[in-house]
Amino acid sequence: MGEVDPAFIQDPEHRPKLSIIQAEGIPIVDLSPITNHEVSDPSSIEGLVKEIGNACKEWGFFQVTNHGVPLSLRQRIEKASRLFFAQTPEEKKKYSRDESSTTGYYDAEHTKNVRDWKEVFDFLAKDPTFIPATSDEHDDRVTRWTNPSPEYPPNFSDIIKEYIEEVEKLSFKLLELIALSLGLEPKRFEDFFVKDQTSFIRLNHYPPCPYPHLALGVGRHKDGGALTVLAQDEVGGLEVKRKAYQEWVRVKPTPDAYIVNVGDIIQVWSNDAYESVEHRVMVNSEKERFSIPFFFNPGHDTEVKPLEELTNEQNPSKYRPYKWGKFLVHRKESNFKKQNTENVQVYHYKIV
Ligand SMILES: O=C(O)CCC(=O)C(=O)O
Ligand SMILES: [Fe+2]
Repeated sequence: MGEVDPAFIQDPEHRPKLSIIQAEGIPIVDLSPITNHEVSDPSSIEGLVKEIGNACKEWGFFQVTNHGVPLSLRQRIEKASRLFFAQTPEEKKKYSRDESSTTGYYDAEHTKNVRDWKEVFDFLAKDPTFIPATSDEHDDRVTRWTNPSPEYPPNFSDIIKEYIEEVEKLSFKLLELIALSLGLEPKRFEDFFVKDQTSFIRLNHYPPCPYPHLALGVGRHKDGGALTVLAQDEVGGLEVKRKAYQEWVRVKPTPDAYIVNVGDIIQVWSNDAYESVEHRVMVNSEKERFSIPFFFNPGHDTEVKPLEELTNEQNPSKYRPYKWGKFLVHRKESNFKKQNTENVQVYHYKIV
């Protein structure tokens, strides 16, 4: 990725500023009240639920500590990720993602039709994962996505699976807290995920970039799924569009914390009470960076629409229902190549 390729160059209005505003303000939520036990009595965690609700409303982003994911496991997956990406391009490309199998290695992802300065390795939480064969609404065929199994580094797949198990547990807990913060039953969202969830983990590697003022590691975007639970290393580079001022602020790395953000699906379920917030990743001319997002996504046939409990005559539904699987397949198609149009966004389903 050393060549100055115009595919990476952002339009001037989307180029990063090299002077950084640190987001000291991103809430840090201590999850110790719920770590290692079930939430049986919601009144005992009222304070925590309020904190989560405020963070979702004001930022759409927060960090969590005392989250229950063992640090040793995180260190193992981070090490495995470094070893995997340190291989030659030929080795990595043996496990390449393509249009029929969207898991595995890929180094040419586009966001908003500009190429990202990164390479990724995607791995499904459930193998196989069922998914619509095409994004065509009238096509009912379903296909299966499966995971690759690289031989190097040793035990790569097992480490990833073990990590997913833990981060998935955390994601279910976060969903309960978010449900409670919206005045819903804690398990209100669970059924969407227990059958056929389409969650996946992504290992991101952002190599040093000789023109960090022109390119981005990931261009501005909103996460399309329900919730993202992200581990970033100590280098930093993630920037969040601060809702109140519409300016980009850097999320300062906090050791052993996870960054959580509300995705488009929670925005729709909550009928805009919580919004999915735009974010992007800056690259660095000296340091490489690694991050590991877990995209927590419901089953492909989930019909996404504002929840009945959160809509009424005064607050009518703001979205037409859409099928999550079709949305996901549409997004994946646009990741592969530069297109002339914008890819699918939830506002396309907005009732105006
Ligand atoms: O690397 C990061 O910090 C964030 C990556 C991200 O936003 C994404 O992959 O959707
Ligand atoms: Fe993202």
